[in-house]
Amino acid sequence: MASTADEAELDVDVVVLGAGPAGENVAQYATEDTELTCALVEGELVGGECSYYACMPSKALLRPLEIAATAGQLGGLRRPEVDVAGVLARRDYWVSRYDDAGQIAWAESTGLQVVRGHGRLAGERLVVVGDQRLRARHAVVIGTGSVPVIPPVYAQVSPWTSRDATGVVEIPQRLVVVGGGVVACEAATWLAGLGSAVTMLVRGDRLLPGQEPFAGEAVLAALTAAGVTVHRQTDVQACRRESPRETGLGRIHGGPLTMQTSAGPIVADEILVAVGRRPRLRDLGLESVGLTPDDVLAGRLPDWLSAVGDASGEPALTHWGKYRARVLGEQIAAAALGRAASPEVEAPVPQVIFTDPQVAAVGLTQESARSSGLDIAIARVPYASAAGAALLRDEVPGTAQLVVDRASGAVVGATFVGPDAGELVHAATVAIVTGAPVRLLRHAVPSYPTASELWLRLLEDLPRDLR
Ligand SMILES: Cc1cc2nc3c(=O)[nH]c(=O)nc-3n(C[C@H](O)[C@H](O)[C@H](O)COP(=O)(O)OP(=O)(O)OC[C@H]3O[C@@H](n4cnc5c(N)ncnc54)[C@H](O)[C@@H]3O)c2cc1C
Ligand SMILES: NC(=O)c1ccc[n+]([C@@H]2O[C@H](COP(=O)([O-])OP(=O)(O)OC[C@H]3O[C@@H](n4cnc5c(N)ncnc54)[C@H](O)[C@@H]3O)[C@@H](O)[C@H]2O)c1
Repeated sequence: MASTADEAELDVDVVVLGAGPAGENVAQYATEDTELTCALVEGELVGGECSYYACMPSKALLRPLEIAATAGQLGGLRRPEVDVAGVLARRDYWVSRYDDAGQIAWAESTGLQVVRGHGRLAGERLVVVGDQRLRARHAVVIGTGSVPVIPPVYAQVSPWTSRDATGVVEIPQRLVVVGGGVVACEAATWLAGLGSAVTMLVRGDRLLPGQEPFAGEAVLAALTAAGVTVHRQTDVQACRRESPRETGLGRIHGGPLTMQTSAGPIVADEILVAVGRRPRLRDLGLESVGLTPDDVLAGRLPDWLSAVGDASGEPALTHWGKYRARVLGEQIAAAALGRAASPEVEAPVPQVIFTDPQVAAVGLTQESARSSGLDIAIARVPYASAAGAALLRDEVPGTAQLVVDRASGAVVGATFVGPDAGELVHAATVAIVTGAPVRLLRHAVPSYPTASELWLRLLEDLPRDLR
């Protein structure tokens, strides 16, 4: 029977620092179906950033707005009115009103010992949490997540971070969003949908720079059509605010802001800084075992210590952190019990960006495939070229693309931009992991009329010698 552990000295097999999705999964996979014990240390809420401040609230906010936009583009329906209070209430439901009782119950049901408080290494296999000392017989795992980067120009204005954007309570009339990445594009989508006049200040010349250029172009066109002003190649030289103050999550943090930018002066009621995140590795006691944050990111760790999830510097995505945590958990259990661990597989990283249109991608982009030396063929078709995809809305923007390695004839990358694109990408992930040549994929018949028929159009678009 598990407990919320409060003994001054606790000996367990595994100690996991951070109970986000990665920490939870490593703890579960290191112990399930064994007698091994694990202490899961959490300084805030069990469930981590993802459950309360990131994935869950952002997708809870975006979904009603996406449905409203879809309804507005289907003959026979009128665009529904957005009930802002109702949308925020839906978000509150999905974050369990910032109460982790449900996650604690899950941890207890799987036999984990939850320790509340900030954990620090204090020596080999030793973690301290306040006055408590936790000794790990086998392994310590760092699953402490990441924190937003705030450049110095915004340090004194108490800007919103993604936590405020997902936890929004007061809708800013005029909102500036700094950044052109995933958080910036998703947050601009939901805050414009909730009524803010949004201005995006983007340093580079395109949105979503890690994706295929056509993805950023489609999202730029959609945000602009939704009334968002996007200034590209724009730097902020100065940012001032009247009486900045901490007013609480999702509330406006002081008086109006004035910004000097390369696109001219801008005045706003709130500013969201979304320019990336860094692994949370400070204040972890790494120095007590002769290590630095760089050692963690380079994987220069003793055999009893590992990092997983955002803290490891790997792609900062919940599903990726959970996958790596399942692999690591099994390895920890195998080492502790003297069993052989399953061999590792080189898996591709999928991602869905919940803008409207959605962007869903896995594996290599054209550019990354070429720079890794592959000889590739590209198939690219309009998203509306399959009847099932065209039926989703009256106007269906977007593009579908496969990147195929000519040598093996297998898919190495895929990008889908369009309504419900997130539901198409897993087929591409399966194709990449199995390495099935596109010649064989011809026999995977998609149902008519579904958006999956885009696979037919894509295969037909490949050179004949490949299909
Ligand atoms: C706005 C936003 C939206 C996102 N949407 C998506 C999405 O749709 N899909 C997706 O795949 N990814 C999404 N992400 C990324 C996703 O949130 C992260 O990749 C994921 O949360 C990482 O999980 P983790 O377990 O590594 O870390 P976290 O979820 O950050 O959890 C780490 C936990 O460790 C705790 N902790 C830290 N230090 C200590 C310590 N010293 N002692 C004890 N506890 C500690 C923290 O309190 C936290 O609870 C989003 C991110 C943001 C910012
Ligand atoms: N749906 C999802 O999968 C999802 C949603 C949200 C966040 N996330 C993950 O969370 C992580 C963080 O997201 P993010 O959007 O903060 O980071 P990001 O790295 O995706 O984007 C940051 C952007 O800010 C720009 N930038 C960097 N420094 C800047 C500066 N000083 N001034 C102006 N612009 C600057 C970068 O060029 C980049 O375009 C990402 O890894 C992302 O994948 C995933």
